[in-house]
Amino acid sequence: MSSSTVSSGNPWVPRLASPPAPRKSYLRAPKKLSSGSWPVGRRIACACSAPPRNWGDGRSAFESHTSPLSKGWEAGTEFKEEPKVLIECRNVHKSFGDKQILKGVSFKIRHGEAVGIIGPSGTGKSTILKVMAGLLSPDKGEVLICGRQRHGLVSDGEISGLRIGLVFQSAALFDSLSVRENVGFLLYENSKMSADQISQLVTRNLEAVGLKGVEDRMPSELSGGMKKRVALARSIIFDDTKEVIEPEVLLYDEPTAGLDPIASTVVEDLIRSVHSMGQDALGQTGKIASYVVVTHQHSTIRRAVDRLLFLYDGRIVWEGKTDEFNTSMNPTVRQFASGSLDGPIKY
Ligand SMILES: Nc1ncnc2c1ncn2[C@@H]1O[C@H](COP(=O)(O)OP(=O)(O)OP(=O)(O)O)[C@@H](O)[C@H]1O
Repeated sequence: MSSSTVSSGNPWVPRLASPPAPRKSYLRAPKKLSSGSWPVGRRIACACSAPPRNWGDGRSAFESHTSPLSKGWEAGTEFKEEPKVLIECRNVHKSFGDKQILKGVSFKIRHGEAVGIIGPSGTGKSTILKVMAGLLSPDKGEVLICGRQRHGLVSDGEISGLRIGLVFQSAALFDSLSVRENVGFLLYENSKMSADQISQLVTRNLEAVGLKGVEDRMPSELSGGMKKRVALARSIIFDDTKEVIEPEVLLYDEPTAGLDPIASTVVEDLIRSVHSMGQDALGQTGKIASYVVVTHQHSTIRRAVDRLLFLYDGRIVWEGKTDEFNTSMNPTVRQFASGSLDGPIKY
């Protein structure tokens, strides 16, 4: 992603080109970002009250395939109240130069959902995550945060009420900062919490992702799987001394890429455990309201998500429950699931 696409007015917003030098003496200035990316996208706000609407032609193709949640809403049996729509993309278009990547993408992420976005390489999965996070603005179409349209990038206007975190494909830790400093970075920079309070919170969040006693290690002393867990701990940390804590949606870009099968399972289970439907390693209910995972890994699809959006040729071409994926008769899905060279997907 081009660093120029991200502005830096809001302290919660990733500043990819030149991340902020830590101002406090206990933080050594990061020499460079290990991946060239700033870790976590942030803080969007809203009243979280707008009911979802039917949007005629803009309606997602997925709405005809129903997840357990949507079935409940439609039949009125499983849920009395429809879960709030936290993020909605309506007819989103995005081009890079003359390359049209997103050609009218529409979907909703509701409170409590665990959604996967899958599709062939280069089809725009990371791009749509960045659009949702407010790091890229759509050329056409709308992104609604809790029913309110976001204009431009997340930093351009403050909409309060929902935090959105983006966990990049690489862990994107600061090489020159310790694990404690990495995990607590945003709080050291942007909260009124004392260093001791932050340190305790860091320890708690590391324990929640199953990591104990690594606070003083440097990223270079961690395995790839541990780095991803540290990144996860960083993405779920927030100032819990505040009176009002907004719900958070986490967006994971290929969280298990490059991990061995067992390390993948650990990360997949962690993603579940920090969700509001799960329990973390400390036995506490997870704090993440909803999450979206971009992945190519079958195990991640099976273990970490309930509903899938299939992105191909700039559009959502299929939506369904995870267990419907392997039995779908949709030719694009069948080809993708089987890895066949024959079918509508051309390489
Ligand atoms: N900032 C950018 N400038 C120019 N082109 C870009 C930019 N970001 C993405 N692209 C292009 O947009 C296309 C979609 O990229 P994206 O990373 O969203 O795909 P993806 O589906 O996540 O791919 P993969 O599964 O391989 O990670 C690619 O052709 C990529 O080169």
